[in-house]
Amino acid sequence: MTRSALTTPPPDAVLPRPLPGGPAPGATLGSHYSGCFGCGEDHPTGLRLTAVTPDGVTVVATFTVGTAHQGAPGLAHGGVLATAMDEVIGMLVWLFQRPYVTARLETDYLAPVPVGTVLHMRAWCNGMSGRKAYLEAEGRIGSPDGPVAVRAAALFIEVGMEHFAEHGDAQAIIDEHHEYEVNP
Ligand SMILES: CCCCCCCCCCCCCC(=O)SCCNC(=O)CCNC(=O)[C@H](O)C(C)(C)COP(=O)(O)OP(=O)(O)OC[C@H]1O[C@@H](n2cnc3c(N)ncnc32)[C@H](O)[C@@H]1OP(=O)(O)O
Repeated sequence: MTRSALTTPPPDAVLPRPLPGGPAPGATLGSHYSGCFGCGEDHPTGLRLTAVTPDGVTVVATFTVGTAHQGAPGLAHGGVLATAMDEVIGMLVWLFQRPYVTARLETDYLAPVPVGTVLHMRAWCNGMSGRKAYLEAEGRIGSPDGPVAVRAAALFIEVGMEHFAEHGDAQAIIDEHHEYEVNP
């Protein structure tokens, strides 16, 4: 991955460990919001990604590229692929059990991704430092061992639920996840 200093963990970064009460190895990770373009089951045209953590520290998901996702004829749009990578990286938030948002997303496109491809994505954390999480993902064509078509590195920043209350609709998230409160 060609990544900038902004998505490279500093020397003091630490790797997260599975938290008590966190998703067990093999657990399916749900949608954080039913209306999310990336993972929401109620979104009419979204990607509807679902993910699994095989080991409690990484996340895997598949994305089948359809005709609605084209850029060039017959090929996936790079922005759609970046969205899928952002979403699978965002699924790591379930392992951290705290809300984070994407501050920076860097993407390498290594091979075209034809319509009909099943992209096998995997995301992991390279380190955490304060509110910053240094995250990475790869997308492979056809199988978990297939050729890498997309790589992404991201800086996610931890926010409080007030971030969503101030700028969006935190209540919509709380209504779906009763474990989170805006003013605990
Ligand atoms: C489990 C919970 C579920 C609940 C819901 C979960 C939802 C999950 C949704 C997932 C959906 C999928 C994902 C999505 O789609 S998330 C949606 C897309 N992302 C956003 O909308 C985020 C928009 N940005 C912001 O809101 C603010 O800028 C944030 C909150 C990120 C920081 O503003 P804040 O005022 O809070 O903090 P700060 O400005 O003091 O910065 C703090 C530190 O970070 C450094 N920095 C900041 N930006 C950058 C940057 N671009 N590159 C490099 N560094 C950056 C900064 O220099 C500073 O460093 P330092 O000086 O401390 O060293």
